[in-house]
Amino acid sequence: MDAHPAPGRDDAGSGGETVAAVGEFGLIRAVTADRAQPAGTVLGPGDDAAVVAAPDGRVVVTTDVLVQGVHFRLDWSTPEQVGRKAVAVNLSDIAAMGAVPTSIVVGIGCPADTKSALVTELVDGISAEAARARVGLVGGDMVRADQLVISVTALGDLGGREPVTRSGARPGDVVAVCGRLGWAAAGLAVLGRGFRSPVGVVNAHRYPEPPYAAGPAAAQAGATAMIDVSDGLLADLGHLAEESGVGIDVHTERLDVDRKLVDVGHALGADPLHWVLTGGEDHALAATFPSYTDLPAGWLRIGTVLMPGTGVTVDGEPYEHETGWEHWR
Ligand SMILES: Nc1ncnc2c1ncn2[C@@H]1O[C@H](COP(=O)(O)OP(=O)(O)O)[C@@H](O)[C@H]1O
Ligand SMILES: Cc1ncc(C[n+]2csc(CCOP(=O)(O)OP(=O)(O)O)c2C)c(N)n1
Ligand SMILES: [Mg+2]
Ligand SMILES: [Mg+2]
Ligand SMILES: [Mg+2]
Repeated sequence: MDAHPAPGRDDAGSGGETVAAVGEFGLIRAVTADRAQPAGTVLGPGDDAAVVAAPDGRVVVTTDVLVQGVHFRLDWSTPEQVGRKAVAVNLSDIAAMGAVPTSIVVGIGCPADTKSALVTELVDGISAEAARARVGLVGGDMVRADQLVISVTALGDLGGREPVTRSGARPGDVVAVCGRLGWAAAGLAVLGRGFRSPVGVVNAHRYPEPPYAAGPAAAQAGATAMIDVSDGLLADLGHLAEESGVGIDVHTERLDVDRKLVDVGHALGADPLHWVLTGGEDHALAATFPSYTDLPAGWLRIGTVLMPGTGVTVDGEPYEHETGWEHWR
């Protein structure tokens, strides 16, 4: 593991115009110019509010806030990567309801001496992830703040299906996941020790690549409950178990502990299985299905739904460590 120079910068002080020099409305013009809107956008950025189509008659809506120093560091991630992450974490919540994301609005707060290029790069990342998911960036807000803050609100479409909530798991269901687990936590551990590689896990911290399409696919296949893994598998299954009034047992022999995580764990003296069980921010989807279900492509069975009162266990035993991220702890 080499201590390569950071790709991100902490460059509030060097080169280029500041947001204060460009001005609030100049900056808004700069980030909204020439951005194509996908079908379904009736009125995009530039008025007091946007107007979007709601073909289903119901709209799924979610919001997540990212704060500099809490969710990202600008010496660890580029502004473009932070923008990408801010969108991905929200689209993941839409997917976890079984819905398809349709549009986002984006609030940005930053200090007066922030380079305007940092904000335009941030919005480039936001736009790139939105475009990848065919989601419209239909509006937002720009304000002064003591540190960089990005608040994204995402809208989604259920396509006529019922939402898949956290509360529908039933004893006897299987627990399955789709997507990576433990990678972002491994990347965070690497960065926290002052290293910049292996880039696979470090990039997993910088921006998740959630399996958006797996959410609607799980809904279609009859998922009884679903959640995205933002805080940690055990913590988030804990939310699902509590809302459903059930217990859950996770079978560790079914979890994919990638070779890369094993190598990084070995190098750092850390347990890779702990990252898989409790690391958040990869935004895998976790869902429960009736036991007779043929799981959709990419979903792997990792556990079983039990009777109420058993909590979330790992191979039948309580987990004796932290189960995931919790703010203010
Ligand atoms: N400030 C708030 N006001 C109202 N509801 C909130 C607030 N913060 C969180 N919630 C709700 O609590 C639930 C759990 O929040 P959170 O853990 O942030 O969800 P997620 O991990 O899926 O992003 C969500 O339904 C969210 O909308
Ligand atoms: C600089 C830095 N330190 C620590 C973390 C680890 N971290 C911050 S927030 C978080 C959990 C997810 O964030 P949250 O705001 O709880 O998202 P939500 O669950 O609401 O979707 C984790 C693992 C990080 N991403 N960056
Ligand atoms: Mg949230
Ligand atoms: Mg969530
Ligand atoms: Mg959380």
